[in-house]
Amino acid sequence: MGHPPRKTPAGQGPPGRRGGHHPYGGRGRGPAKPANTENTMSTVAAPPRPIVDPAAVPARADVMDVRRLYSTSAGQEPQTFGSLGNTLDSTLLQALDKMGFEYMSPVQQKVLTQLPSLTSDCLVQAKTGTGKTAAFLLPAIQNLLQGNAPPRGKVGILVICPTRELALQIAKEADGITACLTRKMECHTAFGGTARSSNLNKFLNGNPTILVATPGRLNDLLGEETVRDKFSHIKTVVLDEADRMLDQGFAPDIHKILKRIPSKNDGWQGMCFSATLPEKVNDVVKCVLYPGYTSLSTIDANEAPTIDRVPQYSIIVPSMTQMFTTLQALIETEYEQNPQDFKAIVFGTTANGVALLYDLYKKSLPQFRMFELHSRMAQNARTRTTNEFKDTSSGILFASDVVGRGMDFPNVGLVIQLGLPSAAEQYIHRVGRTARAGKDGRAVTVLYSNEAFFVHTNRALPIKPYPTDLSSKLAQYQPVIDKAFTQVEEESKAKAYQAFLGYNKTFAKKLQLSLANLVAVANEYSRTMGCPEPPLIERKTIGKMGLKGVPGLNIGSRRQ
Ligand SMILES: Nc1ncnc2c1ncn2[C@@H]1O[C@H](COP(=O)(O)OP(=O)(O)OP(=O)(O)O)[C@@H](O)[C@H]1O
Repeated sequence: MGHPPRKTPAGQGPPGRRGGHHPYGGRGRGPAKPANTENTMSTVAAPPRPIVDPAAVPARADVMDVRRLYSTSAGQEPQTFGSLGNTLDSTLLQALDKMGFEYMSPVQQKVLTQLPSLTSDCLVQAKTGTGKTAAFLLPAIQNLLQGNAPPRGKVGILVICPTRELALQIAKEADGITACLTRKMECHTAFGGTARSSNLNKFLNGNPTILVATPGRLNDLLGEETVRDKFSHIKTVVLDEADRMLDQGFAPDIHKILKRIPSKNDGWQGMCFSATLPEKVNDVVKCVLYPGYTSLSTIDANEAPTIDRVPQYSIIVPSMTQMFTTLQALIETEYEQNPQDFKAIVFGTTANGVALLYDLYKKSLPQFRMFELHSRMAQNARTRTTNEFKDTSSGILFASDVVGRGMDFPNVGLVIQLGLPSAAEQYIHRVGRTARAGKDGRAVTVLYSNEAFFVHTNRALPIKPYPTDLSSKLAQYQPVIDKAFTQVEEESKAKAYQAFLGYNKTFAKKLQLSLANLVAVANEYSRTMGCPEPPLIERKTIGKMGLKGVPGLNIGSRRQ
């Protein structure tokens, strides 16, 4: 860690080549169409680039260096995008060069050189932060450029992903990749939390060729015939974070979406990408992939699914009363070890729990720039914070899983998880917010003793005990935490308490806690927050949580 400020990517890209005569200005076969300068998304600015021989430039920690993703000892050699002159349009190569993408990452190389054709159905697994976004965008866009473009205003590529933040990020990368086409290719987004009517109008009145959407809003918009009509010439459907898109939470929406767009028999390409593809995904991918689809993976069967360069540690806290002081001590310790450009993400288990952590630590760690990001925030605040944390060189983001998958915050050197990850996949994706695109990073998970089973039951994860003993520091931080809690609103504590109960109730069996003991632990948590008695919970909420009749709860209304 301790990266100096981001510098310009080193090296020169592939030699520029001339574009041709397809609708978007590349060299495909479609008829040329008038230039359209309208584009709803911002384009990625091209950084100034030094004219130097890339081979002469040693790998620097501050430069996105995907060459570090290759195991040269295993005979894997990085290739430049420039070597793909026969596969990718010159305008795409030009744009990649501007983006600072010189060498293909392993997953990009696999997809672009090993797929039977760029339009083949595929299931692709590669570690977090290794460039999967470009790996699915490039073949899909290239296909449109080589004579398969839909008519103007019709969607050719549909990317479905789990969160709004990720949708914006993917759209931005699509804009970067298409930036050098002589005729702009519009990329639109559709996600909840924004006004439906303006989203709909923008989509209907624009000429979207690419749409990046979250399932709920997309399904909602597809209820309109005029929207469905836009999909009549769909060429590619991508499920990013495919295992998440096909899990119980999202699958119903995905199935409805698939019923509302042209049938798979119409011949569109299906692409499923993720860093985690548990076995059970194979049963469900057939809704977007034909049998005989190509499976590609850059992860060896016996290899840990996380980035090798990330040392992973756990701290098991014997009592709930020590959780907050331990986190304080951990952040201070990590900062002392890597003070330069200290940029970290702390994941909590629930949105209200994360809000509490933010409220607390902004008081107890005033020396850091603090950020919060979770689903209880308004969409514009979420988007603003996402952009600010992408841009900042240092600071601490307290986050829930809205940014657990896919999000690319440059130069995060440390990921902390506080509390039980809901599954190994969730753990892996959160750890993947660090050490992206060849950078270094560290990951520490802080668990309460009943949560320690997570480490023992996930032996494939290389988690070791944290090397520094923090227990001697806790007494010193207790008064700091106690004082900070006096400045945190009671409502924030009450919401965090209720969320804690709700989340841990789901895992009560695994935690080996009876419901009475679960409430006792939650009450200990509330005492640690300085609550004189457990926060009130409404009777009907207790019923909904399945905690009716459990001793230790304080029943009543918090509303005055
Ligand atoms: N060939 C490349 N050269 C340089 N940088 C790259 C290259 N490909 C991708 N990147 C950069 O690497 C970072 C990670 O890429 P991306 O977000 O696509 O990873 P991912 O594999 O989709 O991660 P996750 O599994 O977390 O979704 C981004 O900042 C991206 O711009």
